[in-house]
Amino acid sequence: MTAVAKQTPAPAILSVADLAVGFARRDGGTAPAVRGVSFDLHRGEVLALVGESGCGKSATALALIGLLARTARVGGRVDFGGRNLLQLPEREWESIRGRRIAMIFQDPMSSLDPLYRIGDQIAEVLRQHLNLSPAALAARIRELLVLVGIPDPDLRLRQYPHQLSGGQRQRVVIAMALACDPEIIIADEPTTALDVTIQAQIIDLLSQLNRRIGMAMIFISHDLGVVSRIAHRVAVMYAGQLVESGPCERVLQAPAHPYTRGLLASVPAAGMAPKTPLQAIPGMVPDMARLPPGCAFRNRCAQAHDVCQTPPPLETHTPGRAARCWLAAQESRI
Ligand SMILES: Nc1ncnc2c1ncn2[C@@H]1O[C@H](COP(=O)(O)OP(=O)(O)OP(=O)(O)O)[C@@H](O)[C@H]1O
Repeated sequence: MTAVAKQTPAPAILSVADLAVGFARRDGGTAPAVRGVSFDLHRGEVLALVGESGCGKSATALALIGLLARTARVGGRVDFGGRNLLQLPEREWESIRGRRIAMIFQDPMSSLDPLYRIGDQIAEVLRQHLNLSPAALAARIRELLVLVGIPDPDLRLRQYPHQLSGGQRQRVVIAMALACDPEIIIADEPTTALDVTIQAQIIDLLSQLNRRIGMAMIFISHDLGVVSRIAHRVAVMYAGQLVESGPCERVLQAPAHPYTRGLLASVPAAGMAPKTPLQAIPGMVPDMARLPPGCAFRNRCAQAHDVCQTPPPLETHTPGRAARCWLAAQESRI
C-alpha cells in the first residue's frame, strides 16, 4: 500500500467535541451509536473516518450535517462558523447544508432524481442557495460538469440519470456537492457502489479536487487501502468510539491499536503477492446495546490481558497521534 505524501494544513474549521449519538429503543432505553467522539477538521484537509460496518461512522457524519433520524438523541458540540451545529434550528440549516457543508452518499441514485435531467438537478441546487442569472446558471452547470471530468457536458446535462454509467452518475453527485463551493464535503463510502476501476477514478477525482479547490473533506470508508490514496489524517472508530487517530502515513506504517492492525491485515496492500491470504479480524463487532465491560475490542483482540477489563482512555502519545489501548502505551508504539 502506498500512501500519497500530503501535508496537514491548519487551522480547524470544524471542531467536534464529545459527540454522542444514541437511538431510542422500543423498551424506552437508548442504544449508543457514537460515544464521546472528538476531532478537528482543518482547512483543506482530508480526514478519513474508518471502521467496520456499524461502528458509528455514518451516525457521526449525519450529526455533522443535521440529518440524523428523529429518534436519535445527540450530545456534545459541533462548532462550525461560530455556531454549535447540534443546536441549530432546522430553518437555519438551509443556509449551511448543501451551501457550506455538502454530502456525497454511497449510492448516486439516492441523490439523483430519475425523472429530471442532470442539468436541471444541478440547477436546482444552485437556485436553492445562489441568485444567478440564467446565463450564469447555465455557465456554472457546464463548468461543474467539466470540473468533475464528464466528457461532452452539453449532451450530458440534457440526459437523465439512467443514461449515464454508475461512475458518471457519481461524478454528477460530486458536481452537485461542489456546486456552491462548500467549505466542507462529507463523503460517506462514495465508491462502495462502484466497480473497482471506477472506484479508483472517483477517489483520484476527489483527491484532485481537494488539491485544486482546497475544500476540506471527511471521507468515510471501511477500507484503509482506499483511505491511503486520499487522506491526510485518519480517525479509526470501533464500537462508536475513536480508537486511534493520526497522520495517514504514520498510522498506516505503524498502527498503534490492534484493531487498526486488524483492519490493515484485511485489505490488499500495494506490492503484495497476488495470492497472499488476507486475514479477517476474528469475531464480530459487538452489539452496541450490550457492550462488554472494559475495552470494547478485547473479545476480538489476540493481545487482550487483565488490564483490558478496565476501559482504556484515548491517550495522546506523540503530538497528533492518539490511541485507546493499554498496550500502545506500554509498548510505546507511537
Ligand atoms: N436510524 C437508526 N435507528 C436505530 N439505530 C441506528 C440508526 N442508524 C444507525 N443505527 C445504529 O447505530 C450504530 C452505528 O451505525 P452507523 O450507520 O453509524 O455505522 P457505520 O459505521 O456507518 O456502518 P455502515 O458502514 O454499515 O453504515 C449501529 O449499531 C446501527 O445499527
